[in-house]
Amino acid sequence: MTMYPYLYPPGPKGFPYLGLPNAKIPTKKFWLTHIEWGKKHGAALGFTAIIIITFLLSLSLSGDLIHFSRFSKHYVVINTLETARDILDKQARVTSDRPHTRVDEIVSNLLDGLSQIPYSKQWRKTRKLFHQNLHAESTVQFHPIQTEQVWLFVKGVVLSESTLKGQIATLSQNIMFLSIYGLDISSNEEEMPTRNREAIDTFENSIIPGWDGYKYIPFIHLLPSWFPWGGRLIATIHALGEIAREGASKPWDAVREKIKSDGNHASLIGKLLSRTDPDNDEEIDRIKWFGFQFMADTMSAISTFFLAMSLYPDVQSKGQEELDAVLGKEGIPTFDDCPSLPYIEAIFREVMRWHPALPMGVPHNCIEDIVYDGYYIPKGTTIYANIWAMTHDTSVYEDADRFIPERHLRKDRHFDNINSILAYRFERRNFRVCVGRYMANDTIWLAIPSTLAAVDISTLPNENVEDYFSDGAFCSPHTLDCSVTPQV
Ligand code: HEM
Repeated sequence: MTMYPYLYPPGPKGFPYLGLPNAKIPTKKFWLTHIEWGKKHGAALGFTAIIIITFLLSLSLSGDLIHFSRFSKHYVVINTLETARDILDKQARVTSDRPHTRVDEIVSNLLDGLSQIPYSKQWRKTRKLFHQNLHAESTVQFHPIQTEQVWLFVKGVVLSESTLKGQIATLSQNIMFLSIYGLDISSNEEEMPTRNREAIDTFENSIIPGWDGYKYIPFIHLLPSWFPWGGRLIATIHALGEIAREGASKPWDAVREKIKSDGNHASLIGKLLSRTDPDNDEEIDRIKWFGFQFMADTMSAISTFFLAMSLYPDVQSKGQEELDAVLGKEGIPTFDDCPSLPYIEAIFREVMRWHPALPMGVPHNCIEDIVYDGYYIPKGTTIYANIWAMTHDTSVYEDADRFIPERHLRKDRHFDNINSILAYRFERRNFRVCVGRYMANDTIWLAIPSTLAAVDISTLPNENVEDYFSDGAFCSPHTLDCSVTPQV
């Protein structure tokens, strides 16, 4: 019930009920548009209104929060870390749901993947399963696979005929497929990783703020595919459902087949299955969806590292000098070397800050009305944390658009723990923080010193840097035109 004299946070206004028209929804590098909207609308109220309203309601007009609506559905984007902590962490009990509609039920399988499950008992059980197997101590079990695969990648990167981007994709996917399913894929062009990527690509649009507004039109899920506009969108959702089903089923069937034939339960799924009652359908389904997650992000981060090294050759040299000094010319970096390589750690931290793989994260939904700083955020609003805005906040990061690892180095050589890496969405009480962060961290970190110890990456012009990157919800260099040569 809305009994407040409160206003929605500032933001672009649309038409009654329809809200912002489709054409006004930013779909390319939209995190930048939301920063612009913050500046524009944060100060857009008339001067007198500002004085009166600010005085009466103590509203913040700093552009921290942006609001807009589509088909009566409310969207809020948070542009600052402090506000994100206040709303998404301190009020996590009411802001940890995910958006879900009747349309999403068409792709019900996608809703079974942990990242999309509504905040519920089912989510808690699934999250527990993930946490038990992916927390810091548990992910050590994947070190031998990560070490071997990174080593194979570095050995092959100079000789392989595939593109650098393709090889990085194969590295990320192979680590996931081997660790989770015990399945070896020789190339990212194989059917299983291709299906998985297709599902992620199709899913990408649905996490653009406002893009999914059509889902809130009553009865739209009933439209036949031949119906103009809405029908086509619904048909796309049906197709996504199919792709998701295949993306999860193929490796699942293959791993069960493999276990049947060789009796080897060494993979994570194998271990989980051996501990589970085969008649417990709910638990088996949870395990099935375990593997179908987020390998795209690791690939983005490693690609970003290569691009950064080609744009900032001085950083590349400094990283190599540290490796030579600590490990010697022939040394092969291992996880144990991490504490002795602060500059490498600083490069890793800067990769994660400079171009976070998911610049606007994954949307949350609030399950109750919220009043924040005098603004009204109604129950059911979809809330986005603009991670990009936070990692490019110039009051914290000077020259935020430049790649400067030194900004993370302290005199005492101390680094804040992994929960300070905003790309995974901070954790104080954020129940939805990335559950795969320890595994992702290990893969990305090891790829950095292993590459720098073995090869030189050629330079690319350091101009119009954003043009190197894709525009969609997953931020990654779209091509990597640098060449890689063995060190002499
Ligand atoms: C560079 C690598 C990665 C980045 C930047 C990243 C980032 C994120 C972000 C921003 C979220 C949303 C957090 C929120 O809603 O507040 C998320 C959720 C999630 N991530 Fe990651 N991720 C990465 C790698 C991985 C990997 C390798 C896995 C799997 C092993 C994974 C599994 C998940 C899952 C399951 C969720 C959903 C958690 C939930 O809803 O409870 N992520 N990730």
